[in-house]
Amino acid sequence: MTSRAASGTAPIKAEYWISAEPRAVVDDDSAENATNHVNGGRMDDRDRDDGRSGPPPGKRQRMSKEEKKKRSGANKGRRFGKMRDEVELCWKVAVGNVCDFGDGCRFTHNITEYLEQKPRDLFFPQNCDSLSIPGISSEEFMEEEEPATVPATVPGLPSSINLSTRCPIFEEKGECRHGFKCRYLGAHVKKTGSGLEPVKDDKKVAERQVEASEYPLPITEAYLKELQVSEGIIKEKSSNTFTESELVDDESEVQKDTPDVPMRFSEKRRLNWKGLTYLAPLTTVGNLPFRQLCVSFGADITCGEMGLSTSFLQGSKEEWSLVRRHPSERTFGVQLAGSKPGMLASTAETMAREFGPQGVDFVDVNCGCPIDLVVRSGSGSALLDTPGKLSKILIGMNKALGVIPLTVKLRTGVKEGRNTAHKLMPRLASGTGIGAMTLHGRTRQQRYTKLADWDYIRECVDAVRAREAEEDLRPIPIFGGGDCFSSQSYWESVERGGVDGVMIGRGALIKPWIFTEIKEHREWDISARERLELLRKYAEFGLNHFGSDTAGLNTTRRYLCEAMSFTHRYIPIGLLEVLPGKLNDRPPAFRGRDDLETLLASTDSRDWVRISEMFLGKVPDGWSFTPKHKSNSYGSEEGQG
Ligand SMILES: Cc1cc2nc3c(=O)[nH]c(=O)nc-3n(C[C@H](O)[C@H](O)[C@H](O)COP(=O)(O)O)c2cc1C
Repeated sequence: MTSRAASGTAPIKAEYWISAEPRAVVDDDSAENATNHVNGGRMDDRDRDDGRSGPPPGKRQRMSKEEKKKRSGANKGRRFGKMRDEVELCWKVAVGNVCDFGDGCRFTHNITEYLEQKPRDLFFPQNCDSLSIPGISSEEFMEEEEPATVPATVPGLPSSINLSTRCPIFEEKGECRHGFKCRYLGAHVKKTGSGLEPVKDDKKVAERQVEASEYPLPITEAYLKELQVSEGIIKEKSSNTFTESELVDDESEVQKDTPDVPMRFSEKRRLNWKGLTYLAPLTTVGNLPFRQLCVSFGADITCGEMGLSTSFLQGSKEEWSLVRRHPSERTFGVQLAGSKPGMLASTAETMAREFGPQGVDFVDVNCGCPIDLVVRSGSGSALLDTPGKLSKILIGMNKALGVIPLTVKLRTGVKEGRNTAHKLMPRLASGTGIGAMTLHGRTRQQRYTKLADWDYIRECVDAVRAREAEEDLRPIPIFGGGDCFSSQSYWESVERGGVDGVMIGRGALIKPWIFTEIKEHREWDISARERLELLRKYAEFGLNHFGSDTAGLNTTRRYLCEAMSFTHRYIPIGLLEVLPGKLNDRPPAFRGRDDLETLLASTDSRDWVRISEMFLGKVPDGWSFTPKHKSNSYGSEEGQG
């Protein structure tokens, strides 16, 4: 089977139509290509100027006409400014410590002055029961009201403090890392004779911190030497760090996979993934709060967003923050992109030491990323065309990881009509010691508007199984991926692809409860209230992760809006003539069964911001959200209809 055009018109019952005109096709390719992390750090590749994945500064390549055209569905130049308090309180003082800079500190140490100008504490709802639903974008938005249960100002306390609020961070961790800067301060402060004192719940306090630092890398060093010997490039090396040129792999493809080094992968932990559900790695949107949400709906395996090995080795805080795991993530992996065996092995070794054997369940190598800048550097889907180099990378990383299993995520090939995975996958299964493989059933060139090729996935699985049988290898889990959007399509794909499971990407972004559907073998006609509760939970998880101070709150709001740029695409199955819904079916403009259902389906990004206000308070002046897809921007044709 070759890929077919995917989109039809969603069969919505006529009574729910507003107009017969189908909505515009949403450009998921541009969503995948936009790698920005919305908190100002990792911006869209086109916006960033740190050269993280592109050519070195000064050598930035111009975008071709074709590339420019490809990106036309995305909003270019999205920039996310940071939100700060008007008067900034010193971080040390905010959490009750002494600041070493004393009077020389550029932030205020005067807590009373800070609290007097601080906006009043926000109220985070425990559930959605008491929330009033804002009208959709055309109506006047109602003034924010605090629930009736919230008492007014307490005499003797600054008016910014609301003692009856709750702080999601304090509730989970027993202390709030933002101290006086928290926008839910009333939940963890008490009045004493002399003023105010932060409160801690000692029982709950637990520290988790990941710090990037330099390590000796003996395994990588030995492996690189072996590689050099095998290729006749013997270099003497005395220090335990590598120079750039030593880490750079010979760009020409060497057909011999590896030097003759003894491999002992038998002591690796084996991955027993049969019957487990797997949430795909998803740049930007697959952040920790989103994964936590999916786990709450039954996702078993989760993987962090793709990180670049070069950035990990440079100790980039942004990159290391990508590999944070929530305690509820039972089987958690991190995904790496890179093109040089030395770099990737070094990163793997650093991670193995940083996390320890139990800290991470697997490390995945990205061999599918289609982003031009990534591919041009030889990483992502470029590795599909350099199997010798890929094998070296995998063997080096596998050694460096010790007992931690290594997995690979691939596409079917690079060029449309030229699938190569049926040759590559058996080769990797036999010679590299990898613990699992995932195959997204599209080529790099293929757009999301065409369906994934599940028959070809089957061909690849059969080829791997045949090789395993021939060489008496223990079978490894193979997952397929592409277009899964319901329990029915999940189980059909498992059958058709002969896979151990299906990795879920956009299906989870649009309907995170898909994991429950899969496990319970049913299609869930989820109510609008239940969907609102899901967004409230996301906001709560977001505050916990990004922070409950002004900056963290706004980052949470951005990611929540980013999440709604997917969740609004869900068409309630109760409105459909034919079940189940399909991922790429375009609905005509429709109304829901109640106002909330209509609001949650709004394509207007202003409505997503309004929904965020239900949980995170009013948007501050100057705050704006620019969605990735032009079609969802304020004033767009689709946004209006
Ligand atoms: C917004 C977005 C971000 C993605 N980010 C990554 C990523 O960081 N790493 C990766 O291997 N694949 C990434 N992918 C690809 C998905 O993991 C998955 O393979 C693909 O979406 C196909 O599955 P689906 O049809 O279920 O969405 C991304 C896809 C999307 C839509």
